[in-house]
Amino acid sequence: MNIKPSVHAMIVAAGRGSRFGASVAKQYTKLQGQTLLQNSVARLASSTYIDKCLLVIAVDDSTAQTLDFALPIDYAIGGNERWQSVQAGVEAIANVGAKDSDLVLIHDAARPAVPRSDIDGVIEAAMLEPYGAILAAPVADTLKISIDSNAQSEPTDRPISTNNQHSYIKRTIDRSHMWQAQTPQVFRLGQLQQVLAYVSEHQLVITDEASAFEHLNLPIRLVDGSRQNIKLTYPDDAILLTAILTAQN
Ligand SMILES: Nc1ccn([C@@H]2O[C@H](COP(=O)(O)OP(=O)(O)OP(=O)(O)O)[C@@H](O)[C@H]2O)c(=O)n1
Ligand SMILES: C[C@](O)(CO)[C@H](O)COP(=O)(O)O
Repeated sequence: MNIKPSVHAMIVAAGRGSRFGASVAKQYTKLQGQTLLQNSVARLASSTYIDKCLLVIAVDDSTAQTLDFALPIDYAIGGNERWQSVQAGVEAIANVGAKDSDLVLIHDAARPAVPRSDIDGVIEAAMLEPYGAILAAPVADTLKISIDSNAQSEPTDRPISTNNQHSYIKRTIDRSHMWQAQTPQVFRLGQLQQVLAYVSEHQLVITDEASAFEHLNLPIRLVDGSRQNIKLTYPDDAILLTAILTAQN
């Protein structure tokens, strides 16, 4: 009989939100009457696979524990880089007796509009995979790569600008196999611990956990994700997210 593996959910919320530029960390920006973090926990709570959540918060975070959440919450302290926050969460989950074969779901606090169907879909996909699965959206726009401002191959006929801060197109990239990675990302605990240890040992720079598996050529499944599942990164994103959350209610 196939026994479904346990799913341990974590939300990474230890960032500073520097690109968003608010006076408070962006995970505490209010949308639809509650913070981004509360919204994201509520989304995970909508999945029948998830019945509690580990929040990975900054060492100086004095806000999270004053808030009410839609799930029972445990806490871990994050690191300077996102992957280090994930690693802290993974170790906290491992330390409470989770099995290597259990699934770990990692979600950004900054993605409060992920549909429940996507959460369930990526979990169910990961259950069928040896290593894991992530939500991602196929790229819909034409992609350009820019000329590095220090590159020798800068065009000689580039308009002389008053400053050299402009970017110029180097070429268009074939987008037919390009995806924008999202979260949740779902992996098996033991393997995730191993690949994050590899990242640490080799001082690799990664921006999502799937990248760690890629460094070891381990296959991670792409699960088509909603374009509504945007990440609050820049100020403009707050307008988009408010519209999306309103439309979803
Ligand atoms: N050291 C870090 C960095 C990021 N995150 C979390 O990872 C998610 C996605 O990261 P990002 O959007 O980059 O958030 P910030 O790092 O806060 O933003 P910025 O890079 O603009 O400072 C966020 O929920 C953020 O809180 C984290 O837990 N620990
Ligand atoms: C994990 C992620 O949301 C997938 O797109 C993204 O990599 C987070 O990157 P950030 O620079 O930490 O926002």
